[in-house]
Amino acid sequence: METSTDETSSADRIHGTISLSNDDWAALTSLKQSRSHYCVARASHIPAELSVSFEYFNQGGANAIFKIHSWSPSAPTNHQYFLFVDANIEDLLATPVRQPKLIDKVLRVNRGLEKTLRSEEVISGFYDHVRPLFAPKARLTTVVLTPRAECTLGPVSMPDLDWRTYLMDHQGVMLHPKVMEDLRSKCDAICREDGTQTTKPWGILLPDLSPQLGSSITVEVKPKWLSQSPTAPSNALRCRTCALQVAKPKDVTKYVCPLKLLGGSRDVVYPWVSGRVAEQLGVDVKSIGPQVQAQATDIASHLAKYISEGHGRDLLRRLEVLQRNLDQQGVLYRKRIMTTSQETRHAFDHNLRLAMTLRDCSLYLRIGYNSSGVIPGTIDCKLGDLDFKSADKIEDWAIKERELLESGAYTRRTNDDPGCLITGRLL
Ligand SMILES: O=P(O)(O)O[C@@H]1[C@@H](OP(=O)(O)O)[C@H](OP(=O)(O)O)[C@H](O)[C@H](OP(=O)(O)O)[C@H]1OP(=O)(O)O
Ligand SMILES: Nc1ncnc2c1ncn2[C@@H]1O[C@H](COP(=O)(O)OP(=O)(O)OP(=O)(O)O)[C@@H](O)[C@H]1O
Repeated sequence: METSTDETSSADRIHGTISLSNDDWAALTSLKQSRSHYCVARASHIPAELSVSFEYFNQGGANAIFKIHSWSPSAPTNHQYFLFVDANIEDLLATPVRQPKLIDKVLRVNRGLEKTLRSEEVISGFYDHVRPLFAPKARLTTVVLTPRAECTLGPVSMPDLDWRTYLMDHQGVMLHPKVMEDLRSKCDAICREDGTQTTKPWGILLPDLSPQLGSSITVEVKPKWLSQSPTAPSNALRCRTCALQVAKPKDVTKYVCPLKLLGGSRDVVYPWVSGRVAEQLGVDVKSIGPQVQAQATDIASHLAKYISEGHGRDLLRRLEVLQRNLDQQGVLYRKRIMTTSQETRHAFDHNLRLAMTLRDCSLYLRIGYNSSGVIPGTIDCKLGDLDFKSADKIEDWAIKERELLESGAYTRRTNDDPGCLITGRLL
């Protein structure tokens, strides 16, 4: 096949490849990876079967998510179609990506808000700093206190287990202005560019863990703080996440204490999981017929088992060990290490940012079902939203921890207790 893309082409055409301009190649090298994807508008002479369209799916505080659909002859004629190109930077070869490789992925695009990371920063942070933590025998350089309360660096080795397959692969994709125009027209939350941008925008292709109506559901778990804050008072009635929930309650009906998720038995985890399953099935479990009721119970019970006894538990435990080792003193200790070596100060900040990243990620659990209940062996489990936190947030974290301590959020009794595992043990 011989093709070229609108507005990106130079005169040269190579058999089976797409010709990109020198500008495009220069921009594609900015990701510092040997291969990247480029998404462009489909030129009329490119076979329609290679093209895809986007559908808005969801958004968070920083990003918007789009589903990718394959070309269909029956789609409305006003549908905009796009082409993904696989750009091999070393050989300067660009080839169209076939649809099947795309339709099980979502496109995540930064909304362009202040203090949030661009997609290319998320990708490099993920591959350079976050993913290596999940490799077998990963070695951390942690900040530890000597018996004389001095700070020093000490190595910690993780167990010989490889958890990298449980992380979402992050495939960088450079987005042509026409693609951005299409995405913005589908999601107002993406900011308009102010014309000062000198770089091309990037997005990230991630595995699509969204549920399929009638055949699978997806439960999202935010692990948050899986062990107590190092600066929590010794008489704390609750964990760091529950303390914040007392201070600033969010989504009371959906809240669960992270320590319960980590260490709770299937019965402890079940009520929370069951609530999420009912939400997903779009039913009030009490008012539905026995068949759907049995289906919902079966799904919730499988997921609760996976979280409390299966790989879900092991993955949460790995996260807990990482969070605890990467942040042994707590953010408030930072002002006390100002006189230590630059290496120690750097390690302290770097590890704290990693610990906070691992506290704010999301575990996606998707499970397949049919009319008889769960289809065995169909749980997909992936950790996502592993965006390496910026150093700009360190001061905010210190302010938050001080507020929790000063407001008594860890220690005061309240009628709106979020159900912390620690409170339960103390009663
Ligand atoms: O402060 P927290 O623990 O409430 O966590 C924030 C999250 O709140 P939630 O998980 O809903 O409680 C918050 O999530 P939402 O936007 O509320 O969904 C963000 O993830 C925020 O991180 P960032 O500012 O986007 O880097 C998170 O801020 P960081 O503390 O991780 O910087
Ligand atoms: N790979 C995925 N598969 C399925 N759904 C996804 C995927 N990534 C994101 N989503 C959905 O989109 C929502 C928002 O995505 P995401 O958490 O990446 O946004 P964010 O802006 O980083 O969120 P935050 O507010 O935590 O910063 C998620 O809660 C989830 O429902």
